[in-house]
Amino acid sequence: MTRNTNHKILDCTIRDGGLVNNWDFSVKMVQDMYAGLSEAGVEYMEIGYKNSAKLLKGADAGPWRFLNEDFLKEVIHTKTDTKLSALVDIGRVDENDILPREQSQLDLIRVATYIKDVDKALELVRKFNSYGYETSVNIMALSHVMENELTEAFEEINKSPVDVVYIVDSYGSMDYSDIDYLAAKFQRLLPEKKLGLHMHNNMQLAFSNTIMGASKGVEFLDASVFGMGRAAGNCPTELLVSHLKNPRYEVRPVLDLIEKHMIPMREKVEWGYIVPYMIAGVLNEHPRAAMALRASSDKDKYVEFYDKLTSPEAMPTNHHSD
Ligand SMILES: C[C@H](O)CC(=O)C(=O)O
Repeated sequence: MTRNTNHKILDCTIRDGGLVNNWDFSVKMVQDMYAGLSEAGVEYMEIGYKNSAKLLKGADAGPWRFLNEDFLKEVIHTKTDTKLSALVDIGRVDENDILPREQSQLDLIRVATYIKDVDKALELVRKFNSYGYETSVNIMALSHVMENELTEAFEEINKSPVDVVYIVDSYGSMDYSDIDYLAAKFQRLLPEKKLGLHMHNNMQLAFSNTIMGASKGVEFLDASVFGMGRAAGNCPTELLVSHLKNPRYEVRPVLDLIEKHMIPMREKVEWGYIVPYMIAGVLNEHPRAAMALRASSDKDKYVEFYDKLTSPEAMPTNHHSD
């Protein structure tokens, strides 16, 4: 049981779940999500990506991938206590698309970055901060990052106005001891910054890792309803809301969202703990090969997949948050 009432849950179902269904969520579903998460007491809802369609040539996806302020105002007529966030990728966001915060429905802009691009992420952070937004840098694929790279990045982060720095387990390969170690390291070297955690469930550890971080004082906790997110998905919001024992949280509205929207969605698209994602997590690999396997007729050929991934062939590196 974790009784720290400073925790903030950030539900990223629409953003990370969009990586599963190409952001094909109806307006009604997103409105229900906002109402349900608000009723549940969830502090932030990530309503999509604020990347630019112009910079992602040929990308064909639902509107939650390229959030537009006019559209957002039509979807969310009245804001509640639940703040709205959007994620941007370096090189995919057009800074001219970002309005000053007082003209926007968004409260928080999160910048996804690999360690080598932290300086570019912080440039964006400075701009968004000057527009009045809360900001975060989400350092992806941390399980591949060297200690010295992290230490150098922290020097820059400390000089920046960023509010929250995220530990991101993009490959779902971390366990409680990694979280224990990283939370302590981030707290020691980033004393002025709030911390966040974004976990993937490849090894069925997303919830346990998240509550480990919570018990260490990590404030921002990412989760998604029914765990919907890329590949193995994320820490389930319903578990976190139930576990944190904050009187502000109420699980019933989240159960309602699951019943109404996530069960039918799970009939159409796949996410969650599945052996190929487990294999990718155990091997500390990006899940793209496992995702391709699940989309093929060989989807359950686990041994062949394992043999392929453990052969000396190199895997290409992805430089964006998908
Ligand atoms: C920045 C986000 O937290 C990106 C993400 O979902 C990832 O797993 O990486």
